[in-house]
Amino acid sequence: MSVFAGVGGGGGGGGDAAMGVLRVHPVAWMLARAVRQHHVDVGQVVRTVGSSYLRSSKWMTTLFALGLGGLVQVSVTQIMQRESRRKAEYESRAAVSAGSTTSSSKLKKRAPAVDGIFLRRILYIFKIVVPSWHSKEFFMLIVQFWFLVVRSLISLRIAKISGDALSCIATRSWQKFYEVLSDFFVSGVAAAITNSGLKYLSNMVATCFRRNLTRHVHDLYTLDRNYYKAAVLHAMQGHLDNADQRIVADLDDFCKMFSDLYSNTFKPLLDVILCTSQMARTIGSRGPVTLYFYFVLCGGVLRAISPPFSKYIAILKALEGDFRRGHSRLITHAEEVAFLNGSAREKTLLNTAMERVTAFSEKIHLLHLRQGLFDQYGLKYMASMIGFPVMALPFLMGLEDLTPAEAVSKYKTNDALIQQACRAVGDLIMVYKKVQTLSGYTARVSELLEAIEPELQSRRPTGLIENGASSAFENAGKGALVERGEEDDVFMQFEKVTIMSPDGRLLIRELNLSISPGQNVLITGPNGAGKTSLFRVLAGLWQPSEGIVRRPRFLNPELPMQERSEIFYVPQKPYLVTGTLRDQILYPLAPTLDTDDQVRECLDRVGLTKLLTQPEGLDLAHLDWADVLSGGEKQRVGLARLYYHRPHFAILDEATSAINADEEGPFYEHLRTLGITVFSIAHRLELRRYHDFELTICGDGKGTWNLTELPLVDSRADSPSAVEQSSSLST
Ligand SMILES: Nc1ncnc2c1ncn2[C@@H]1O[C@H](COP(=O)(O)OP(=O)(O)OP(=O)(O)O)[C@@H](O)[C@H]1O
Repeated sequence: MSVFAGVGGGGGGGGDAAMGVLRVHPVAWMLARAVRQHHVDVGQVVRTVGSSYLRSSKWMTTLFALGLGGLVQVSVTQIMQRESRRKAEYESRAAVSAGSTTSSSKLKKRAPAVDGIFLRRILYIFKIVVPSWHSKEFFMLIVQFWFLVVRSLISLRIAKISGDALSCIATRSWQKFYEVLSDFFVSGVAAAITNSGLKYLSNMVATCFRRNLTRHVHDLYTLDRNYYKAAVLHAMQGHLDNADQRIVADLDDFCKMFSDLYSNTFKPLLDVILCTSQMARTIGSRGPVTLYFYFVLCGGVLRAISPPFSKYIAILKALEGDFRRGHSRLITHAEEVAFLNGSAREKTLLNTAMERVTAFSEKIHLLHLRQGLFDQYGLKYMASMIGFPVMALPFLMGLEDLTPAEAVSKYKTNDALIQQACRAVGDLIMVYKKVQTLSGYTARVSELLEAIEPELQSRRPTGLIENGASSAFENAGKGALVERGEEDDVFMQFEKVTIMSPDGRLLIRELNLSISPGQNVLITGPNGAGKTSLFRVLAGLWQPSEGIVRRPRFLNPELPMQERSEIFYVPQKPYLVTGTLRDQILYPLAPTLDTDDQVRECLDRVGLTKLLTQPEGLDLAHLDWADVLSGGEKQRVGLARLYYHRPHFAILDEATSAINADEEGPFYEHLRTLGITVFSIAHRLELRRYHDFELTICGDGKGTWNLTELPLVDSRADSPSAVEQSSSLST
């Protein structure tokens, strides 16, 4: 049926795989439009024609016709709804063109499939979720396997009891009747225990897998600030979108599917083997083999016509990630949105993201419907039709030595066995569908691992990136970042350092700068010139394109306090962690009560003693401190944190921009008293008086910069004295 058309995705229309859902086959579209224009109720037409045509037929056939009419009605309604969705999609495209949502819509990614890459990825993940053969997880898998065997044996037993029941009726034996009754009772208890045990084990395996996998991801995600690289750089380059969705939801889905697949593969496999061997004893093996040959043939055909569900699952998960991110953004920026009265716009954006998810889900449901028709007919009803002669012929043509009661009993037992075997083979063939779904989840999880695990980055499937500039950035890092040794004279040094933005723009070219303790440097320049980018390079978040950066040791919370901090970063909007007031000052160190006096002193120094007036004191806690502190107060918390950590070197990125100008002086003076050398970005030129050098980044697209020595404190309010170095001089 043409309503299923347009499933390709990826090609045309901006390479938007997710858009594929909104493309409808032209013939279907014309039909739908004609139907709508003439107000024809297609469902009614089919129902009327069907019921009058089938008036004399049996009630089941009539019901079938009515159901078909309903289905056609649903499909046509869906085509209608697509027009309005398409409009909404166009609207949202404008909104997301800034790159805020679906990276899947911007980038052409290799579609996940059940292939070699899938196998390699699943093996890799298996080693993470089952760390060793003596692990708890391995033990659980073994116990689960044992339960599966028991369940198959119970099924065989129940098939035999069904035959015995028929035999006891045929022979009118009361003794057999009681035996069958007690057999049913015992088998029922065993089946109930086994089934519940299996369910429990399956859930436990999924949960343990999730714990192992999530821990592994957390280890890597937080290692070497990978969360930044993954979220900012890889997301931009299309390697990774919505890391939160992948870690919180996709990992869980993957583990559930993985565990489910394990039990759903072994159980039918065992059933087939056991049922076939039992049947062979009575009716020989030719019949079952013929039936299985049919299943293999049917499975091949079904596989060939099956839509690429793995790809669709991956797209659906990406869309769900975008939807979730829309809500997270609204929570994070609730106040700004409320001030701007942006509710209507936000609603449109959220509804659009939701529409994408639901429209795509509908498409998948329709594809499942189509596939289900073939699966059901081929694997269930057609198989039963073939199964009947397979079962009946041996009884019709031979087995004369059996009494009628024995023949009936054996027929019944074998009938139950063959039905179970057919169901099992059908389930095995349907496993392919689940494997396809698992492949979609595996792709989501593996992309996350490949983005954060260096060992896997080389294994990332090629052909993922369309954005040449981004990949150029990734490969452009020919420069080096070196940690200063104890014996080095130079405190911090940039040697012919060139910095490019991730989208390939030249920000700073061949910067030469050496800074010694006590020499404060002010960085100025227009917006977007690359001032913060210089710090990103210094912190190791970005790699320099060329040159060498020598820097002091960055904060390492693992080290003892006196060795820990040589360099500390204070941004314009300090990050506030969930927890107590004490936690804000100690961050990123773990909370301790030992230094409370020091913490109070730091708060006092930045004028935040008012926060201590609450009875809880330093234990005062808020879920989100960002919601309860003003902009200036947040900056004061950042400065108090700096005073507490007392590094040798501080990077202040407009760290005092929201604080009164007359209070900035004492802050800077206190930093000098503490022996903290400052490297600051500021737009307020009055701050020159607290610095020894001014580095101006021109932001002219050629990477030009100037370094100026500033006059002594008394005269520093005036303009700079002389240009000492510049990029033009240095080249
Ligand atoms: N993650 C990123 N991906 C792509 N481009 C980025 C990224 N981060 C920064 N840029 C770009 O790099 C350029 C320099 O940014 P940077 O933050 O260093 O500017 P800045 O000089 O600190 O500006 P401002 O004074 O406005 O804070 C900008 O044009 C910005 O758009």
